[in-house]
Amino acid sequence: DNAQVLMNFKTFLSNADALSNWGNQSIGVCSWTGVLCFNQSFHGLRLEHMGLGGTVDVDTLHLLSNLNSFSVINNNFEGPMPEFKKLVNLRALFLSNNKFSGEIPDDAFDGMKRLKRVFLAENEFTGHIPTSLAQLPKLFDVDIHGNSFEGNIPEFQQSDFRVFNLSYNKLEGRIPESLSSKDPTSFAGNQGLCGDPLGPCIGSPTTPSDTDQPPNSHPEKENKKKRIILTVVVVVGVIVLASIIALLIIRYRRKKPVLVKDAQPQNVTPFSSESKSIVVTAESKKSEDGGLNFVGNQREGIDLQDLLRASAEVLGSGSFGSTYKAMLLNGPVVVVKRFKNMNDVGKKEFFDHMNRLGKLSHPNLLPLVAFYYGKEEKLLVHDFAENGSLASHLHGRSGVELNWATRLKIIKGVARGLAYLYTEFPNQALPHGHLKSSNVVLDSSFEARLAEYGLVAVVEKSHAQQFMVAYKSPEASQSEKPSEKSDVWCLGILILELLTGKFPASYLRHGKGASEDLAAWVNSIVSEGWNGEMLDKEIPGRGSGEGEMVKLLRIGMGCCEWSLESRWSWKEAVAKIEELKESDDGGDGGSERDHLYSVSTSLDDFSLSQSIS
Ligand SMILES: Nc1ncnc2c1ncn2[C@@H]1O[C@H](COP(=O)(O)OP(=O)(O)OP(=O)(O)O)[C@@H](O)[C@H]1O
Repeated sequence: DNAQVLMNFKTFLSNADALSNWGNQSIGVCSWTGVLCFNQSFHGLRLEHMGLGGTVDVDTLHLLSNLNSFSVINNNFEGPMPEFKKLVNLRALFLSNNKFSGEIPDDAFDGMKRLKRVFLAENEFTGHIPTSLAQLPKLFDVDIHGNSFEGNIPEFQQSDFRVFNLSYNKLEGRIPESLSSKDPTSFAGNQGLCGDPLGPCIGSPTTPSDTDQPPNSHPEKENKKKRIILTVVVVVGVIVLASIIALLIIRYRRKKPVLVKDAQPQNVTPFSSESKSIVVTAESKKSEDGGLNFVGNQREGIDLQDLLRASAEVLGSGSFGSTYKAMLLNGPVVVVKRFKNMNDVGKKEFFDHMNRLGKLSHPNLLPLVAFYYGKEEKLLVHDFAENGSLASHLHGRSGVELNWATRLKIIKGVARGLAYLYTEFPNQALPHGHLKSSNVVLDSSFEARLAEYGLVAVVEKSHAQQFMVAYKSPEASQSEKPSEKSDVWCLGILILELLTGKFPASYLRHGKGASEDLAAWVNSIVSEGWNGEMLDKEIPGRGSGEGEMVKLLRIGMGCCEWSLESRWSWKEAVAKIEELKESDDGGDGGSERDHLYSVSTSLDDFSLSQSIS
């Protein structure tokens, strides 16, 4: 059993004082330090910042049932990287900030088909980036910065990453074409690299041949010097920036509540919901801007001062600003979201709109609890959803793999929430406007709740165009006005994401090209074939419901029809989603899939013609 295996694993560790409660049967394995469980079943180890050393004994780890995530960030492990490839079910591996060293064998990640997140940063690894790492089919986050990896960057099988950081190594040669649109900072501090997104290769002293030959390497000292200069520039920059921010805060303090947050970059640490604490402070209720306004059902027990004094965590930063989870001493946990780009509307208009949103009430909508109106900044207060966002579950950040029944329940919830919005806002062009997997949050029973709905009317137009997802639909990117059907497009993307486990990376990229990316993403899914092959193989319970999953896939495609005429209406999409069942009913002679195809041939679908053939 896992308890015994973990105890054995511990015997290979040195300096394991932090794990003193391991072995205590009365509290159960799930309460042991660093053990990750979901619904009382084990799924990972998170042994971070514990001063651990000794051996990570993979042969013992191999005996753990259900080890999805393994982290030993910031400890004192040294020597070669353990042979993790024995752990074929691993989805996330975090080894950053240790002293692991030496070359990683080229086949070190072979067969790890489920591995999505690899963090090897700030160790002492040398040699080439292993080809098997680049070939991981599900790789989604890769951070190997701050090592001494050398040679050319291999071709990565994936090109859509959430985290991609190869900086501060000794890599050289031309950056592969597939990585040319990455942020240049992903490659910083590698003297020998060239090509997009860094400078051109031609004529440079480090012109790469397409061989593995190192170019004329710069002397080590020179590199060090440059790094020091860069660090000094960055540090001075940060100090100047911090001073400006401090001045601004002092200036604004008398006017409105101030959220003082730790300047930690987001999305670089695993398990980001446990970001550093922040303190929410406020000058007083007497703010000129009028303090918090409660809408809908007044929450008894929530007092402005309590809320503003509550300690809070950063949940993340989105396209509008940061989002915090605030824990009141004697009250519920709430989420506070800052919006900076809502300055086109007047105060009255804003109040009216918020009061309208506050009146909405549906089990699949995240209710608006309160709002704050400041001239430059607005705050919206919502209930906290215990199970985080759908995005975090679909893309491996939670370590929990949602089964088909739960995915179905979630998409039905999304459909019902949308239907409610359309019914309540019949005159609005975009009743939701920003539907995406990080804006679908899940409550304690995994019921979906839509977040960030109905905001198009109060968001600055240019900001909406650049950042809100509905504006990335094909019609909106061709300068037509987005409409209800743009929301349907987003519903389609969400369905495809839910079923394939693929991440529409262009949500993260903004501005020109983002919508084209999203459309290309849909195409790439279609081109994989219309035979259920593109369904996420890891969905537990997939077998009994595969026919139904293909039906949902078909609905997703209907919602992602290119032209507005052939794209489904929200009513059609919602009705079809409501018809879905948990398991296939066996059909009436022909297979479920045959039946599906015959239903769908009536639709003029660019994708379908390929897919049926
Ligand atoms: N009420 C909530 N309960 C739990 N988690 C939440 C809640 N609201 C937001 N989150 C989570 O907090 C994180 C940050 O949210 P935020 O809205 O700032 O970013 P985003 O959704 O990624 O981007 P955008 O601003 O474009 O919507 C996301 O992972 C989101 O799912």
